Amino acid sequence: MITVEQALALTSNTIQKTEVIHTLPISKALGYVLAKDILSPIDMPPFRQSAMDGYALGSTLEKTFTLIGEVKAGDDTDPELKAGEAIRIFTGAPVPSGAKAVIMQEKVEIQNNKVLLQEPALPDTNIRPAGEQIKKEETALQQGTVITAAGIGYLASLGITHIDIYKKPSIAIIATGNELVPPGQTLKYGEIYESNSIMFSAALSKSGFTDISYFKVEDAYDITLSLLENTIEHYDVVLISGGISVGDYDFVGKALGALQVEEIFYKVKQKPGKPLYFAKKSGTTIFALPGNPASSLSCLYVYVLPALFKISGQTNCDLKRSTATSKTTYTKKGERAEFLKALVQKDTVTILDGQASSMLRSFAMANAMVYLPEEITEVKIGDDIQVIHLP
Ligand SMILES: Nc1nc2c(c(=O)[nH]1)N[C@H]1C(S)=C(S)[C@@H](COP(=O)(O)OP(=O)(O)OC[C@H]3O[C@@H](n4cnc5c(N)ncnc54)[C@H](O)[C@@H]3O)O[C@H]1N2
Ligand code: MOO
Repeated sequence: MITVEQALALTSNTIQKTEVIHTLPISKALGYVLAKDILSPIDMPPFRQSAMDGYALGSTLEKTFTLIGEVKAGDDTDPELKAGEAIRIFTGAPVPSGAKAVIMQEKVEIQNNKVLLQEPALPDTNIRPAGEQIKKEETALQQGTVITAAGIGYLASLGITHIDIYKKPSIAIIATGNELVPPGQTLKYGEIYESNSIMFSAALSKSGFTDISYFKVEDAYDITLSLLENTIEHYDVVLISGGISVGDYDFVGKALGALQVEEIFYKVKQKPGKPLYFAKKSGTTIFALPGNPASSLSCLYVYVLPALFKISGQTNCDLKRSTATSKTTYTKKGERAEFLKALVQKDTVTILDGQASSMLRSFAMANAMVYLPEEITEVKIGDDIQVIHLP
């Protein structure tokens, strides 16, 4: 069995970013990764711009100026302004070419037609030079940048409407198990509600992956085989929940073997999520996640999400990790590394009760997972421990 660190390294080394590039309107580009550098088509600001409501001054030596006119935002005039003259101006308005400074209106007194300063203005005060933020043809954003709300606003401010981004993967989620019925139906003896696929979907869509198709398969070899063959052919990523352990009705591993996928690893020395399986076939990435709900979700966060980020062109793919001081004690029962459902508050962390891999109750209250490597067997109150923040 390999360690968590080996499994993470194997995942990261195996996964390549997609080569498929799409052009999207910026309004649809949130969370995508830029596939090419973007050059600014304009100077920004495009003209000398006033940063304040006040007065543009024709010179900076005097304290008294004669008011000769007005320029407001959007005006396309460039009135002549001589030494000793001032023009009323507003934030965002083009500063007349002859202006040497803009003085805030709070700093002047107006008497009749005169603008009176307490002291002379410093040159260039409150004038944003053309191209101060970025000049035409300079790199506005680099390939590899994740598009944020600010990024969209910035691109719009440069007049850019469409960008080239890396395609996000299409994902097939397959829930396996005879016992699974959709929530809303009445349970018969032996049945449980199918909860992994809706949970995967929520976790994936929160991180921006929404091209998802859902499949449900009974514990039967032939239909598992044909569904896997079909989804591996048609999707970039196949996520299978359950059926990957060693029971007589766990057919996922056998079917994947028959399909001659390239197995990268099976079984990780971790709790929960020991029977995690990772493989590739042609361009498709395959994860078989242990069916126990908390095992599944833990593996989804730790292995699948970073893999999806990498496929989508991101370079910083890891979930945020930090150290926090434990408010609780915990004793490991076995030797595996553990991922524990936890609540981080400021720089402290509480390990929650109910860590069994069959339980989601603690996960539903968690905002983080504590990571205890193999060598840490016990946590005491006040210990600094590693936490992985849930996205
Ligand atoms: N003899 C051994 N038995 C087991 C081992 C082992 O090493 N030797 N490992 C255990 C561990 S650890 C895990 S984790 C599970 C993983 O088993 P599978 O991946 O084959 O998952 P299933 O058996 O199909 O399901 C496990 C459990 O989870 C429930 N489940 C499954 N799918 C869903 C779903 N979509 N929604 C809600 N709940 C689901 C299922 O009913 C089972 O209770 O194997 C152990 N056994
Ligand atoms: O390793 Mo399993 O995921 O604990 O229940």
